[in-house]
Formats: sequence, structure tokens, C-alpha cells
Amino acid sequence: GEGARVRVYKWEVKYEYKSPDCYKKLAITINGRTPGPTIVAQQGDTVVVELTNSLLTENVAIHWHGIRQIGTPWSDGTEGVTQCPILPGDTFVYRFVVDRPGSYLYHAHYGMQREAGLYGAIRVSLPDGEREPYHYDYDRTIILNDWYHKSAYEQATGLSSKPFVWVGEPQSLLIHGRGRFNCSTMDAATCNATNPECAPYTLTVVPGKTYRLRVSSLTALSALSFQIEGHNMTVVEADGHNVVPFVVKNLFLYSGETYSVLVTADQDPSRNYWATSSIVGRNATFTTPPALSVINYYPNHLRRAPPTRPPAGPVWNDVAPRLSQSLAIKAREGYIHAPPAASDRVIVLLNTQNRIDGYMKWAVNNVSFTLPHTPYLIALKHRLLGAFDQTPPPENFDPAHDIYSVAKNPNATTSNGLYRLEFNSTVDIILQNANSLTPNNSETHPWHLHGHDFWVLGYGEGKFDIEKDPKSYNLVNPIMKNTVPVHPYGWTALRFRADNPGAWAFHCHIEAHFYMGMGLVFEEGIDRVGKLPSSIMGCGKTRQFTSP
Ligand SMILES: O=C1O[C@H]([C@@H](O)CO)C(O)=C1O
Repeated sequence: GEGARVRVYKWEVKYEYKSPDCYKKLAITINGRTPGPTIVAQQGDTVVVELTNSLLTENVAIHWHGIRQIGTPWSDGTEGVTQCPILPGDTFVYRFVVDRPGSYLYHAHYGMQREAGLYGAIRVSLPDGEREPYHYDYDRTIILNDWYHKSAYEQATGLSSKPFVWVGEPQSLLIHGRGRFNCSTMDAATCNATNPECAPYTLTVVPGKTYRLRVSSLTALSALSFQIEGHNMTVVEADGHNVVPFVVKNLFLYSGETYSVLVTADQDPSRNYWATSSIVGRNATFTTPPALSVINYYPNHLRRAPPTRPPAGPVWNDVAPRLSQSLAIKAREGYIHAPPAASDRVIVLLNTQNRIDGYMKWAVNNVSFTLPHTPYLIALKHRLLGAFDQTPPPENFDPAHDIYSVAKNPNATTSNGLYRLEFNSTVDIILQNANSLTPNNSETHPWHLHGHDFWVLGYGEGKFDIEKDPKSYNLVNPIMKNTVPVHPYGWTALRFRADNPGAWAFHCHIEAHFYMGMGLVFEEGIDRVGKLPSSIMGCGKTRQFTSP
């Protein structure tokens, strides 16, 4: 509307005992809540978050997922890339413009803190007088998550130990911060099924009305399917972009993705209905039951259980319907941003599981990423050359690599080198999946790019063919996203303009996989970055700028 506003949020981050799935555990909260408060703003507004770290003995950093941070690369909240972590007792001010309408997220981006519960949603509305190209009566936000009972420290220690200790499947799934663990063998002080904190999430609907559900996932590991018993969902938005509407019975979501679906309360109004989330892509049949929530038709009682059995999710190991949902997501007419017809550079990224000195890692082109202790943004701007490896990482992999087998030589190297992109150039990224270190297994990896939206040019099965496959790219109405899956044994092709001066992470959004090295960093236009605020400094080689 007339004159953008400044939206100021004051947040205190601390540990508290919470029982989101009835099991009591230390969780990181914002102003006492997990998920934290939803940031509500209008396109063009400036969001200011004054974050006080009350974690006593732990640093923190928060990333604004899907916000491009144009002109404010120091507010991206990525520890080791764009800032030093925020010390206990300190108040750090994030300040950024929300320049696009749509559904976005925020979450911790330091160690494995995200899965301790530090996350929430950002909702950006259109300017006054502008309307979405679809109709709805009410707007609701639902964040899906998975939940572990071990602390992030125990998990991180296991991942970096010899022998390797995998995090395993989550104990629960959460629907907007609520799940249900089976407490039957535990004492009530540890796990109490009657704790109101783990009462199922309920969405009350008025018969006949249409709901815009902003459904997103911030799982640590799981790919999810979300379904509402007896109701179709019309997908209208993905990662802040309007899509050609399509109808689904269940919506697949990968960690870091946001969708809007329209649901009309057009079923028998005398009862309530289940809405469930369940794991796909990994076998959690015997470990993680689906999460249950209730669609409450007004005026039925909120806590009246639906008379039916909750719908089961789809078969966990069927990739075909997931690939077809990916292929169905196209930019809506009137909202198409045409991609450049060609790219200046093609970077092919082979995703593999590896071993380095007996440690389990993930790598890209056989380089397992490590974060430096001096954030790239500061090191680049101030030319602190010793702050990270100056050797650029590889842009391709051995063409003889058999993506269908366990690698004969799973060795890799570690590096914190980065990809330097020519400012304003067009870059193609081919994500190439492969077999993991488990025979006949290839996992799904959701890749998230900071600082940009990219065009999704295509998905394919098998090994990408640089001669043949680009001919099948969708250059007509590709969707723009910030997070995209690469399916098992498949490839995904992306294109983006390197037009946002800064240093930007690009990584698998599975918390354990990024921690194990599945990521990288791009730099572009560093000379155009303005004066860096000293509040992002104070660690590693940046201490020289903050000491008197
Ligand atoms: O990184 C991972 O390790 C395990 C398994 O490959 C070894 O335990 C798994 O499923 C991952 O995604």
C-alpha cells in the first residue's frame, strides 16, 4: 500500500521444557513458543527482529528462509556464511525487506539447532488493493515437522563419531508443533498423554467456506505426505510463487518447501475429519506413526474424534507420484518470469555419501563441505584470504561414475572453498543423485538456495545427459522456487541469475546431511556489497574489526 511499514518484533530465545508430542524435552523457544510467532507483513515492508539470546551457554543465528535479502546479505542469518553467531546475552538486530508476497519460513541456521524447535513462519500479503488470482475466505498457516527425543548435541556428536551413529527416524511427526508419542511404557513425569501441550492441532472450519492453508515443512530429515480425509486440495502457491492450479489428494513436501492449498469445507458437516502427515521416501513404518490433526466442522465439538480411521499415507517407497507432483508445478499465467534462454555456466553437482578417514560424510563432486570460522561474507569483503580454502571446488564429476551402485571408492576430501560467480551471469545447476553407501538405495535430498529464487527447468530419471536432457527443459513457464528435491537416482536442473551481491549457501535441507558436508557456498558481486555492520563480526579473523 501507500508507504511501506516497519514491523518490529522483539524475541527472546531460550531453552524450556516442552512436550510437543507428550514427551518432555528441552526445546528452544521464541517468547515461550515453538513454533515461534508468525511474522506477518505486507510486500515492501521492513521486518526488524530484535533477537535476544537467552540460551545461557549457546550461540544462535536465525535464517529467513525464502527472503532474498537484496541489499542486506548480512541479515541472511547463516552462521559461518553471512555472520558470526550471536553470543549468549547479546541482542542482535535482523533488518530486511520482504519484497515478495507469499509464504516463507524462518529457522535456526547454526549447528543442528533447528531441530531443537527454533522455527516459524513468515506470511507476506499483497499491497493494499491487489488480490491473489484465486479466492479464499480464510488464511491459515500449518508448519509440519519431525521430532526427535535426543538433543541436537547428542545427534551431532553421533554423526561426527567413529563409529558413526545415525540419527535414525524421528520419534514423532508434528503438525504445527503438536504430535503424539506413545507414552504407555513411560512414567507420567517423562511422557504424559493428557498433557494439553500435545493435544492435536485442530483447524475449525465453517461449512461451505474455502481455506487457504499455507502448508510447509521444516523437517530435520523426513519427506512428508499431507492429506485431509475426504477433501481435495488445490495447489496454488509454491515457495512464494503462484502455480497453475492442480488438485491433489495428498501433498508431498520436502524440508524447506512452502505451499498454499485451497480446501473447501464441502463435506458432511455433522462430523470432524482427520488431517494427517506421514513419512515417505524412507521406511518409517515401524518407527514413526503418522501425525494426526483434526479438521473441526463448526459447530461440532473441537475435541470430538472423527468417526473414521485416520487415512494412511501413500506407499513410502513409490517415487513415481512424487516425481509427477514435482513435474506438475508450473508458473501460473500472468505470473510467469521468463528465464534467460541460455546460461553462461553449467555446474553439475553429484550428490554422494562418502567416507573420510572412517567418518561418514556427504559430498558434492567428492568434496565434503565444512564451514569456516570466519564467515565468508566478511572474509571476502575484507579480503581475509587465509580465512578459507582458495581452491575452487569442482564443477563436474568423473563421467565413469556409476550412479546406480555403491561407489567402489567412497573417499572424498573436505573443503571450505566456494564457487565464485560472475555478477549478473546466468548459472545452471544440475543436481545429480546417486546410490548411497547402502546397496540399492538412493535418498531424496531437498536443496535450498539462499539469496535467490531459481527456475526449475526439469527433472529426470537416471544420469543427466548434457547433450540430450537440456532439450527437454521447460523454458516456457518454469516455476521459481528456493527449495527443490532431487529424487532417488534422478537429476534436477535449475537456473538462476547471480544478481544478488553477497555470499549464499546452497545445501541439502536435511539437517544431518548439511552437517555431514552436503552443501556449498556461492559468491557474487562482493564488490557491490555495502559497508558490513560490525554486529555480524567478532569471531575468527573478524575479531580484528571489533577490538578497540
Ligand atoms: O546419512 C545417512 O546415514 C544413514 C545411513 O546411510 C547409514 O547409517 C542414512 O540413512 C543417511 O541418510
